Amino acid sequence: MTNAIEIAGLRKTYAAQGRAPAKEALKGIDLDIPAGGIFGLLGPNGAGKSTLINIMAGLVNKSAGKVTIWGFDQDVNPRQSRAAIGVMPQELNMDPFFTPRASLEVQAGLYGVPKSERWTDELLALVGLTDQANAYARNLSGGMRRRLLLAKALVHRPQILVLDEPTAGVDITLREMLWTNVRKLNEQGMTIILTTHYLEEAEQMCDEIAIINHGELVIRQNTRDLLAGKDGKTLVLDTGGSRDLPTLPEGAKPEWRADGRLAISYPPSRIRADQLLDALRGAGVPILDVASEQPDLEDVFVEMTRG
Ligand SMILES: Nc1ncnc2c1ncn2[C@@H]1O[C@H](COP(=O)(O)OP(=O)(O)OP(=O)(O)O)[C@@H](O)[C@H]1O
Repeated sequence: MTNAIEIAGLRKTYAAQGRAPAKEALKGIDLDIPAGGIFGLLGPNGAGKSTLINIMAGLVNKSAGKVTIWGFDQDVNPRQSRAAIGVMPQELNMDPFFTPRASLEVQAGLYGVPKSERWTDELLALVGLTDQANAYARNLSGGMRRRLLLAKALVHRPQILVLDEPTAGVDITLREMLWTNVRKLNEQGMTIILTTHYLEEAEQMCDEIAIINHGELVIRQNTRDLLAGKDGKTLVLDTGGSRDLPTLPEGAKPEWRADGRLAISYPPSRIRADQLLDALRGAGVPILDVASEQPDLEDVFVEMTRG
């Protein structure tokens, strides 16, 4: 299996409702997601990420296009394609009278997992809910509910795990625990697809990233190449209060930051850092401290989703 998911010409238009006009949420998406990696799906609010995920998971009907999950065409083999994917949703609503153990058993039943193949205890241990296995869901903290949602997504041992904003509003401990679990599952061979608003997190976690905006795919690239493709770096200098600048090599853009430091952005393909430092030193500008800043995913994201 080379691609976990293949999407071609995918369109979704939500029908008009009352006074709300019809909404074209996906405008022809072509996207292949390779098996075995951690793939990040990013985009501003309303870009269409949840729609895309929900179509993959078989929860929302597409308007046009072809979606293949783990080699199964959704329209031809809906059951198999649904069985290959597990989704940890954003919303936390769950039945307050179910215990985590019961929730997992019910979910396994829904997926037709035979009793002998269930791994309820292992799942509870995996997400750290062994001690709460028999507590009512209404007594679980927000963090525990989220962990239960992750376990629920895994009852049928899907090949693909989709996480929709898994760390939105969760504390640092839970976030680290979630990522440890996700990495472990990925190392065991599970393909991971996630959406997140935390770009730093996406940068650290994802091998590949796709950005969608207004229902269209704007870029999809290996994370490293995505960042390396940005020809911009910044030197940040403490000039000890001196504000007289010499002429800098063409292409360099100096700017004074609020903290009084001088930030010079420049294209490293054309200008070397030592040329900038030589120009400053040659003009007698004191350099008390110097730091270098690389472009990050946030820069790429802002550029790709502008307008
Ligand atoms: N059930 C629905 N009926 C009508 N319009 C919808 C429905 N669901 C989503 N939309 C609209 O489709 C567009 C894409 O929404 P979607 O939830 O997929 O975006 P998103 O990228 O997941 O955003 P967010 O990050 O806010 O979750 C939005 O304009 C949204 O208002």
